[in-house]
Amino acid sequence: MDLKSNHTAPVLADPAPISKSRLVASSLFPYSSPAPVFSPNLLLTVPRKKTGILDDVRASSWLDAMKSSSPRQTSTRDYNHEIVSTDTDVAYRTWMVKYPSALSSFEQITNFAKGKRIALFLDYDGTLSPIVDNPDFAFMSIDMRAAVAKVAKYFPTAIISGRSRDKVYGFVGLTDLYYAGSHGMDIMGPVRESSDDPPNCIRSTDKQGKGVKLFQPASEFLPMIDEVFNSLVNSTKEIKGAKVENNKFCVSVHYRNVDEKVDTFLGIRNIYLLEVMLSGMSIFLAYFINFCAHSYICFQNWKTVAQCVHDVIRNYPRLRLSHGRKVLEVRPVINWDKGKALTFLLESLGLSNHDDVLPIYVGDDRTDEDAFKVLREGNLGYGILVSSAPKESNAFFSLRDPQEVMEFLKSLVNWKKTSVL
Ligand SMILES: O=P(O)(O)OC[C@H]1O[C@H](O[C@H]2O[C@H](CO)[C@@H](O)[C@H](O)[C@H]2O)[C@H](O)[C@@H](O)[C@@H]1O
Repeated sequence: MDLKSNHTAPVLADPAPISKSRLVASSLFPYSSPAPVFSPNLLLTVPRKKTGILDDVRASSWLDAMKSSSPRQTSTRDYNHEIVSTDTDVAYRTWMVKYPSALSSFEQITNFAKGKRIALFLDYDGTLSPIVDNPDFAFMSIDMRAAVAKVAKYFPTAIISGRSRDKVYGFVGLTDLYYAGSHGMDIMGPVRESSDDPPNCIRSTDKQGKGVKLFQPASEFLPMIDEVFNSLVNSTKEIKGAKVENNKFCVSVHYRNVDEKVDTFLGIRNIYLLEVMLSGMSIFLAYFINFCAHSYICFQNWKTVAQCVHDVIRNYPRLRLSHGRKVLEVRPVINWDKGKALTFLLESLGLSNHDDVLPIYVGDDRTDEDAFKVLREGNLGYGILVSSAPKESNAFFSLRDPQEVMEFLKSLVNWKKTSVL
């Protein structure tokens, strides 16, 4: 099959159209609307025209999106881990009126959860592990792993990550959980004999020999993703700090460690110029060397990263681009995201269409918004945004950082233990 062609291919359709009219804050209570039903028989075709790819890297929206893709710190911690108040803390507190802390609203959440079965969905990077410069070192703490293990004993729990499923499993390393990698395009979920399997779903066994369902709606894109990964590795190899990560059904191009832009006439190159001049070379030669250094370093910034990605994916109309935290994500254009993965997992767990189920999704990134939206618009459950900076979200509540996520998970366990007693 020619994966670069525009030929249409069957993929799963949107589980159910969601009525916008339900999007009112008061609809949170009570959760009376039925959950969207996942229908395995729905098929649609991949759009011929790609969406989401910016036509011109020079367009300011491209760089603006890159700049805004990682929240700035609103407060700093001193060496005693005390919060040092800043002006932006005021902005954060104002923002929290709209997105109250899930910790201070814990009683409200658990009051609503009484008599209901909670299902937990957790993002990985920035939610369970702190954001770090090197994506290969984004380990979760021992305490966090213990908290996740405990919470999974009391509530069905799934991790939904942009990483490949194997990689996120490698980080979390817990067996009692369900895992969805590649932004939900690679799901290993439980088997329910009573439900029909959608196309692209195969039955398999997990590492413990337990029967599982493997759902990979973008499986036909594997060769294309590998090809694009290799091209991106090649085209970005000269860019200092750029890193390309293969997440199986999508590719991440990281620019966290790339200079945003280079100040061309100040700083290190002028010192270099001075050294050259002092060493007795002609002024002409010194300027020439400075010009070369400047030209080279100038091409080592975010815009260059954007240009490389653009130049590669322009040849693949069936791929699109999305933005994460200092990362450009290249993914298939199929109608599938973390929100669809959440719906799929609820269905697989036998938890959709039940008034006594309360799904809670905790995540920090733009791709998590798809899941927040499913919960909010379907009037199904709570989205909790992890952010230390104010930003618009479809979540209902907020938590500042992974530390607070851990406190929230522990509180859920304590609440469950005491409510059982
Ligand atoms: O859905 P997630 O589990 O949140 O994964 C989203 C991306 O997370 C990772 O990148 C982010 O975290 C890195 C480690 O802290 C950080 O260096 C990077 O700047 C962040 O964007 C992961 O490496 C990506 O592949 C995921 O798509």
